[in-house]
Amino acid sequence: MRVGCPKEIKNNEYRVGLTPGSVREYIAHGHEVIVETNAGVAIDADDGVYQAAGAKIVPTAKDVFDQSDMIVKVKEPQPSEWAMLREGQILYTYLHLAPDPEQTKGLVESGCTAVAYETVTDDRGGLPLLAPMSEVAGRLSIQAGATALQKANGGRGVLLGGVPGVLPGKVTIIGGGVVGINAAKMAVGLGADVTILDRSIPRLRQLDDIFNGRIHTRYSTIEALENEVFSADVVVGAVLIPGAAAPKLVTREMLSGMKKGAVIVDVAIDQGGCFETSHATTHSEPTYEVDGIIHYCVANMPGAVPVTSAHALNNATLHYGLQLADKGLKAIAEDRHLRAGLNVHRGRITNAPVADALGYELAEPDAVLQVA
Ligand SMILES: NC(=O)C1=CN([C@@H]2O[C@H](COP(=O)(O)OP(=O)(O)OC[C@H]3O[C@@H](n4cnc5c(N)ncnc54)[C@H](O)[C@@H]3O)[C@@H](O)[C@H]2O)C=CC1
Ligand SMILES: CC(=O)C(=O)O
Ligand SMILES: [Mg+2]
Repeated sequence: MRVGCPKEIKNNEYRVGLTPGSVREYIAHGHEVIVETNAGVAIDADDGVYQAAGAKIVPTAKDVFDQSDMIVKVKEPQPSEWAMLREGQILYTYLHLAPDPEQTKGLVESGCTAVAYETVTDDRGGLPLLAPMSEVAGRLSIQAGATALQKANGGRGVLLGGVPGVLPGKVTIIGGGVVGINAAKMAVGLGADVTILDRSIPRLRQLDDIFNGRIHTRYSTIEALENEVFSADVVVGAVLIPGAAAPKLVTREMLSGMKKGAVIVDVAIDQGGCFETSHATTHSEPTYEVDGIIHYCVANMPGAVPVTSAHALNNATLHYGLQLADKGLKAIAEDRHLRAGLNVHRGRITNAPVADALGYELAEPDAVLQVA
């Protein structure tokens, strides 16, 4: 198969869909790899490094899209990219379609087959292609929150770790999954007072065991959420209902109960965000203020640390990427975890939460794939 990797074009997105190491693996499987010039410069991999790995370098994204049977990216296609996709072409990347009707329409109209990293599953009930970026974003969320909390940045002026004789700042994390636990590790490391809320009691038990008394856990009811949000200096939004738009757990009205200059870091913004007042921001303008509360809502947080995150992402995406390149649609038909990743196929929506959120009729993957 001809496998293509364009340069990412989302605001301050420096990751790349294929590292040179991944290129070598595709070449070893007998595939051709086409990479846009300078796609990997931000991870210290110039065109020469890609050529040495076996890739062909082309000057434009259009060349990549025109010449490839499968496109491997990082972020959801932008309008100029979905216009270049075509029927029969496989797109393998993050999509986050539920809160994004325009992109969804673009993909449906393109006729392409789109596999979303964030809905591929594993045997343990996890999301293996989302997890590494959730690890990165969770860890970054505390850096981002601590920075926004500084007075000169509009925040309350609290040092999360405190100092001897002065209490630490308080971090509330809503959702104790991969983002939540990684945020907690960083916040605990800084010396903050940390509380995690979740709806899963087994998950709360696990967190309690892991942190061994160093954090507080709380079952997420409206009352518990209000208490913990109102008393926080930094609130991290880290909930997920796979594929679906994030539930709006913190309303605008609730902001009035928060401390002025407190910070919200809505990591779940890529699924629409779990604060009513959130809207997606970019690394060039990451924060804005509503009712005295600083909002940080960057939808591609790991893009800021591409040297770490491009490799972590490729470690997770390579296995299924090779399956797709080796077997095409048959790979999706054969593997239920990859099938869970199928969101769009030849103009039909094949993921139930996306179909529900955007009012499309659901087409079951098994029914539409019809692989001989
Ligand atoms: N902004 C960015 O750059 C990035 C955003 N993300 C996003 O972060 C979000 C979280 O991802 P993960 O941690 O990997 O998901 P996860 O599935 O590991 O964890 C989500 C947690 O939320 C909990 N939850 C669900 N509903 C809840 C409720 N009503 N109250 C409290 N907890 C609730 C679940 O029980 C689960 O423990 C996702 O939307 C993901 O796409 C991930 C990476 C980068
Ligand atoms: C998960 C995601 O949206 C990201 O890594 O940018
Ligand atoms: Mg997005």
